[in-house]
Amino acid sequence: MRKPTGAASFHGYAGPGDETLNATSPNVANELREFFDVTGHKESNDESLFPSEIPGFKKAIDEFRVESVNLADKLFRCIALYLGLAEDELVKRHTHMRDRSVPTQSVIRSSMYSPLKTMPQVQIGNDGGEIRCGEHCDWHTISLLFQDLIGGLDIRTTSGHWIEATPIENSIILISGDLLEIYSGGRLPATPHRVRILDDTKLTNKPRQSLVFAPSPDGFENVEPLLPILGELKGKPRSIYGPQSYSIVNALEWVHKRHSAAATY
Ligand SMILES: O=C(O)CCC(=O)C(=O)O
Ligand SMILES: [Fe+2]
Repeated sequence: MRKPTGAASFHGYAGPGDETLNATSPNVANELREFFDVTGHKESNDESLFPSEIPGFKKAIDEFRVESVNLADKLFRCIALYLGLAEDELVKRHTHMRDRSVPTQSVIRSSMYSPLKTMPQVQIGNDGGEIRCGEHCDWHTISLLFQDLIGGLDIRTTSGHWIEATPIENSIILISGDLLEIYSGGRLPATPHRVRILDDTKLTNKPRQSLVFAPSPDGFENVEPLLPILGELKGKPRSIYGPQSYSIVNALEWVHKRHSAAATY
């Protein structure tokens, strides 16, 4: 089920080192996670494209999707109201969440970070050039991130400081992605995050798992600011990860471009 080289669809498995999200540090040798992406309505309905070694995986993902879509729907409404937009302004750009025949680059990503003791080549403490997941912004509209209690996730604040997103049981982290930053004209900047190798070997010698639901707009939607771009941002580079301006990007092309840039397979 490994992702095929140069895949047009990014559905499937990728192993440690197959994806490099860290755009800023060429010194990072390897990102140590493996993950399974569930993308596209055709792929995600085809049982043969799911790992047969894990019985019930597709069923669990399907159930997870229903709950996640309900939550994303509510969040999109809240965010739109917060921005002073009509309540359905974001929901109507993500109709595929309810109508699974509409193409999109939305993804469910299940990540597994193996215990470091099973990787003897890794130098714990981030000084070996390895990291669990490199610094990046998500390239979708929002991400709902479910992490276990192991820890290591850091978030970079707008003032540039890294803070730990210490796991809180039964909580979900809401991450603003590249496309929400554009939609909101810079009011909700995309949030850089990473997963570090912790110094505590008791924790890094346990597996860590996370699950992300990241809705992207309907396939052929052009994404543009729904509000005037914040004055101080006009004409400035938007972020080191995302597009270099707030100009219109096509949702499909955008996610594809970022995905292809990160994939080393
Ligand atoms: O594993 C995590 O907590 C973060 C995963 C992540 O950032 C991603 O998949 O985009
Ligand atoms: Fe992420």
